[in-house]
Amino acid sequence: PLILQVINPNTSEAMTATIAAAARVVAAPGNEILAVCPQEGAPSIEGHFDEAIATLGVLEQVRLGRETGVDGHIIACFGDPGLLAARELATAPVIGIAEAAMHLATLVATRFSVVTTLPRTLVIARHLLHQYGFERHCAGLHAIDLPVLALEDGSGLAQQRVRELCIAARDQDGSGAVVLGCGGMADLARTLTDELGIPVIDGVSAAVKMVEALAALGLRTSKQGDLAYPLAKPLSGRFLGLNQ
Ligand SMILES: NC(=O)NC1=NC(=O)NC1=O
Repeated sequence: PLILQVINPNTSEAMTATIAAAARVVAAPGNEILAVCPQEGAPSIEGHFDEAIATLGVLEQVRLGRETGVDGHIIACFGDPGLLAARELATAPVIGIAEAAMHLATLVATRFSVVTTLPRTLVIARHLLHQYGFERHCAGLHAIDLPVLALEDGSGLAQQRVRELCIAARDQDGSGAVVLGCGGMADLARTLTDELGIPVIDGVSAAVKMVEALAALGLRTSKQGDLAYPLAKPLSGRFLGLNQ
C-alpha cells in the first residue's frame, strides 16, 4: 500500500476536506491519502502573488512528506504552484492537478476546455498550457468569475456556474472534454461527466491515479540535472526548516 500526500496549497480547511474526499474516492484500496495544507499562507490562491506565498508552504509540506516517506506528492491547486521546486526537493513523484487533468484530457479528446474561477487566473492556465505543451489542445478557457472560496460557501452558486460553463464549453468550443480548473471543484467531475455526456476531468483524482501508476512502474522524480536535490547552502531565518 502507498501513502499519497495531497497538499492543498491554500490554508482553507474546508477546501482541504473537499480535496481529500475526492482523492479518497479514487485511491486504490489500502492506499492512504495524507491530506495537508500549510499552517501559514493564503486562504485561497487567486493570482501570481498568492502563488508565490503558497509555494513556501508547498515546499515545507513536500519536505515533511519526504521525511515521512510518502510515495508521492500532489499539489492540489490549479496553478500547480511550486511544482518544479517541489520536484527538486522530492524523491517520490510530484504531480500538479492542472498537469494531471490536462494530460488525461488529451488521452480522451483532441480538444479540451478549461473552466476555472476568477478571470485573472485564466492567464495562469494559459501559462501552464504553454509550459506543458498543451496550447494546441485547448479550445477554450472560461472563468465562473467567482472567488475560489465561493466553492466552499455552501450556497451552490459557484457549482451552478461551473455546470453552466461546462455546458457552454461543450456546445460552443468544439471540445470533447472539460478540465475543472480548481481543487475546490474536485467533487463535481463525476456528476458533470454523467450529465453532460463528455469527460469532465478533475485534477485531484487524475493526479492520484497518475501517482499510483508511477509508483506501480517504479518511476520516481529524476534526480539528474535540474531536478537534483537543491544545492546545499545555509538557508536562514524563516527558511531554516528547508535546509537539506
Ligand atoms: N485557479 C484556481 O482556482 N486555483 C486555485 N486556487 C486555490 O486556492 N485552489 C485552486 O485550485
